[in-house]
Parts: sequence; structure tokens; C-alpha cells
Amino acid sequence: MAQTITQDRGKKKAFESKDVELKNVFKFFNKEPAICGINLDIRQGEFFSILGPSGCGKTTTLRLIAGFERANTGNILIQGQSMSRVPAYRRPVNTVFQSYALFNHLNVWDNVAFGLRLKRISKKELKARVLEVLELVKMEGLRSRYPSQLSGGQQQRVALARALVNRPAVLLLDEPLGALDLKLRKEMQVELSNLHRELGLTFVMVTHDQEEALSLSDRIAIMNQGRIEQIGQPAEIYEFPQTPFVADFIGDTNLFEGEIVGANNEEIAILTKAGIKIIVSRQKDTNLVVSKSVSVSVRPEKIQLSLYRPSIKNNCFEGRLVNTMYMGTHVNYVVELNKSLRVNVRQPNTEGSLPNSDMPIYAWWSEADCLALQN
Ligand SMILES: Nc1ncnc2c1ncn2[C@@H]1O[C@H](COP(=O)(O)OP(=O)(O)OP(=O)(O)O)[C@@H](O)[C@H]1O
Repeated sequence: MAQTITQDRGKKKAFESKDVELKNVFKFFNKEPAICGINLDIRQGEFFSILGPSGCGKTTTLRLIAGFERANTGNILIQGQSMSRVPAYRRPVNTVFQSYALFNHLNVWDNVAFGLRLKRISKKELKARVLEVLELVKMEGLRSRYPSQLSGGQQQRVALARALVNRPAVLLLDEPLGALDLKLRKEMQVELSNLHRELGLTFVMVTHDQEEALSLSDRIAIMNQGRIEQIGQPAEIYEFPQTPFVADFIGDTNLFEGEIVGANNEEIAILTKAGIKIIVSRQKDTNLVVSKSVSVSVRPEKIQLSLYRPSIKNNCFEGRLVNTMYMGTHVNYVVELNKSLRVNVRQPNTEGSLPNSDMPIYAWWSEADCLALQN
């Protein structure tokens, strides 16, 4: 009996071997560097996302893996094999584009079958494989429709089916949900996650939507100006960003630039440019020493507010509440600590929410809830 796509990969999260490796890859366009020495290992069965601001090189990285671009130097391996002489159409990958790239003159069935018809497989197998992927993306009922008769989400499902029908080892997704409205995007995120779990394939997704990357991925690479700033699991990236850029890019944070003025085994004292002194619990494996230039990151949800001075010694500042914004599930506050320093605070929406006024207020946070990051 012919293997099915799910049996092929055995519904497992393998993770033990590498499906995609980038070794010191550089890519220039008109002598301008787009990718500057990327090293990356993507494990078999992982949902791996590449996240970063516009123009940082996410799509170029994906296109290099797909074979649509050639690296100037460095090497790319897929399942242990160097791709330097392998053209795009012979690589064991398939790409799903944000624009879907469906053939408008072909119906759903023929769009999905198109690639297989170019291969020498029997009619029976072709039929079985097309049907299997259409069922997988829940589009078998609309097999006779043309792309113009489908919603954005349905077109994206067909695009997924068309990529999966070739049974790639690695599915590359370039902003796959970027063209969908918010509600549909959320629905499709769940479907993408289910599909990944069901198939056990390696997914490599490019996105600039941090929430999407955090919620879907096993690991994320954060890119900035052609380089990878950090690779890690979503919680690791959010809770322990390694650079000011990552702290600022992922979620909201308050960043205080300053210099280390004291350090012992437990704590680091930082005098910020804005004139406040912050005490940070010492993190593992850091070489943060006196006179190093750092940025302290404090997430808005880690800052507490009260009308009376709390009985804590460090990181407690008297300020003035200058803005209150009701956000439904939570309330955002802006507190001015001094003329050149404002902090953003986020608290759950409870009945006792503070009013918006010019009142004096205390803002504080624990030493363990802030991070010192080298500039
Ligand atoms: N074909 C090309 N010719 C010249 N420059 C290019 C080409 N493709 C990409 N670039 C440049 O390389 C850099 C990285 O582009 P890339 O499309 O990879 O970024 P990105 O992170 O995917 O951005 P976005 O999120 O806006 O799609 C940019 O400065 C871009 O202008």
C-alpha cells in the first residue's frame, strides 16, 4: 500500500536530526549586504520561525533555502546534503507564498494536481494524493471551484495543499497568513499548528507578526539587519532576551540606558542616563561588570503602581500618572518618573483601576523582574 503523507513522517516530533543548516551564509544585492554570515540549524519536525522587522533579510533567508537565490558565500544543507549545486526544483522543499500564487484558470483540484502531473506517477496515485491533501486542509468539498470563487482563507488552504502534495521534507512559509484579516488569521494559525502536529513535517515560517511566531513556533530566530540576534524557544526569547533589540522588538518593554556602577554575586546596580538607579538580580553567565554600558529592560506588566509608598527598598520611584488607557482586558498607564523619563505600565483590568489624573503615584518592580542587557 502507498504511504500517505502523514505516515511518511510518522506524526512524530523528531527534533534529533537537522533538516536545514545554514553555515556562515552571506548574500549581497548590488554589493549591499542583505544576509551577513548567518548560522542556523533547523531540526527535523520543528516549527521554526524567522521573525524581524521589514527589510532585515527574512524572505531572502527563506529564498536561499528554497533555491530561488544563491548565496555569495557559505553553505546550505538540507537533510545533510549540500544544496550548492541543487536547483530550486530539485530541492526537497516547497514554498507557500503570502500571495498564494494559484493559477486562476485552474480549479482547486487542478491547482493541487498541477505539480504532480509533471512527474511520472500513475493516475491512481495522483488521485489518491490530491484527495489526501485536500482532505487534510478541508477543501475536498470545493474541489471544482476556481480561485476567484474562494475566500482568502480557502485560497491559502489550496496553496498549502499544493505545496504538501509534493511531500516535501521541509515546508517553507513566507508570511503565509499576511493577506488575511485578523479573525481569519487567528483561525488559520490554529489550523497551521494542527497541520504541523498532524504531519510532523519541518515548517520554516517567515513572519513579522511576533504574536504569530510566539504562539506557533517551537523555536524562533530574531533577525536584525541581515544578522541573527537570538535563537530560542518563544518563552526564552520573551523572558530572557539577550540584546536590547530583541527586548524591544518582542513584546513591549521599558528600556533604560545606563552604566553599571556596582556589582556583586547577587545584584548589579545601574545608573541610568535619566538619573535613576536600578538594581537588577544577577543573571547566570553574564560578564556584566562595573562601567559596562547596558540597557535595563522592564516589561510593562512587571511594574506595580500604588498611591502610597510601598515598603520596598529598591526600584521604587515616586512619579506622576500622566495617562490611563482602557484596553478591555487590561489598562495601560504612563507614569512620569522625572522630566526625561516615562514608563509604560500594564495592569489587569480590575474594578479598582486607577483614575486618570495628575496624581502622584509610586511605580516599582522587583530586582528579579528586570534584565540588564549589554549595549
Ligand atoms: N532582488 C533584490 N534586489 C536588491 N535588493 C534586494 C532584493 N531582495 C531583497 N533585497 C534587499 O535585501 C534586504 C532584505 O530584504 P528581505 O526581503 O529579505 O527582507 P524582509 O525581512 O523579508 O522584509 P519584509 O518583511 O519587508 O518582506 C532589503 O534591504 C531589501 O531591499
